Amino acid sequence: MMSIMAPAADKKLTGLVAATFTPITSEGPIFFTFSQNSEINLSGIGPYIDYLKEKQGVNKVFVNGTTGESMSLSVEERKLLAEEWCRKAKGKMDQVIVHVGCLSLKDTQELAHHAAQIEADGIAVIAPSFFKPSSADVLRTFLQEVASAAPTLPFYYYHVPSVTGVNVKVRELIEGIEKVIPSFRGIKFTESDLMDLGQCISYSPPHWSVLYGVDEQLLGALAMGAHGAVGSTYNYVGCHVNKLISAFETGDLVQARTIQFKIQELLSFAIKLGFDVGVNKQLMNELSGLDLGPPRLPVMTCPAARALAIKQKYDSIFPE
Ligand SMILES: CC(=O)N[C@@H]([C@@H](O)[C@H](O)[C@H](O)CO)[C@@H](O)CC(=O)C(=O)O
Repeated sequence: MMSIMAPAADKKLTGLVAATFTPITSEGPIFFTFSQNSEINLSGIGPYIDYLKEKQGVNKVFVNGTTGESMSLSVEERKLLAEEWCRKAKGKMDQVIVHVGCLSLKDTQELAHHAAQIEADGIAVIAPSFFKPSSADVLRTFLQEVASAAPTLPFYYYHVPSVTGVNVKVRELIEGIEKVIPSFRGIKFTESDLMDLGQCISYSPPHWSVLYGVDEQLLGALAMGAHGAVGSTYNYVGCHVNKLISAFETGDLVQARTIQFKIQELLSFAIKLGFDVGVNKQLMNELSGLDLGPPRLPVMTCPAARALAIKQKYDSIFPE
């Protein structure tokens, strides 16, 4: 374990952030489309960081999120993973944000406290989704309780209603939030509601970050003023999306749209074939050459032919 409770660097989170997959062992019998033996594989993290940096130009990671199958991992596994990401990222990645949301407030607080101990650069929290908060006020109080377990860490609300079923408007949630969560630093906004996104951005003080999480329409969010993006596809299209962001920043909208349209073409092809975390993970294995293993049940392993078909589409859209 690393040194305890050093104050975290409070650096504004901007640009491209990869929502990482969790390396899982692929040994053991694999029957049909699911693995019987599913253990986290910490040795996969070092090479993964080198790949993101060198091949994708991505220097920020969001670990143990949706893509990382956090809700299918035990609290102990999540601690081991967060610790290894922070350890291996030192000197290589600019920021490691650890998602700590769980169904239980106690588990969430434990992971938040742990993230502070291992010197993560920030924490993010989704809304609990079995017993759901009944209003923005209740959700704010839940987040406040979590933040109090790691008061020195930059805190981000992770809005992903397609997964949690919690449809609270984020603009309503963040009203006066810094008074109760002084460490509040922004939102990871994974929803297509550009009106709510825009209202969040116009309300945000300069030291907050609003990061967009629907990769297929990032350009719309950048036009609305998003400060960056967190997404699964930045694991393998990060190098192209970095160019999209640069083109947007220099006012070259034609180039920015060209790249966004290519990503839309890839994702609409993948979505037609069935695109979930299992397919996404296998596509990442194919495109990166890393062995991140299969997903964990209940997510099913992707049939090899499906990932290969998406990879071929990728190769035709983004020829070397
Ligand atoms: C619902 C969902 O998983 N959305 C993805 C997107 O990157 C998504 O895979 C992409 O836009 C393709 O639809 C991310 O926002 C998730 C994410 O950042 C995370 O893994 O925590």
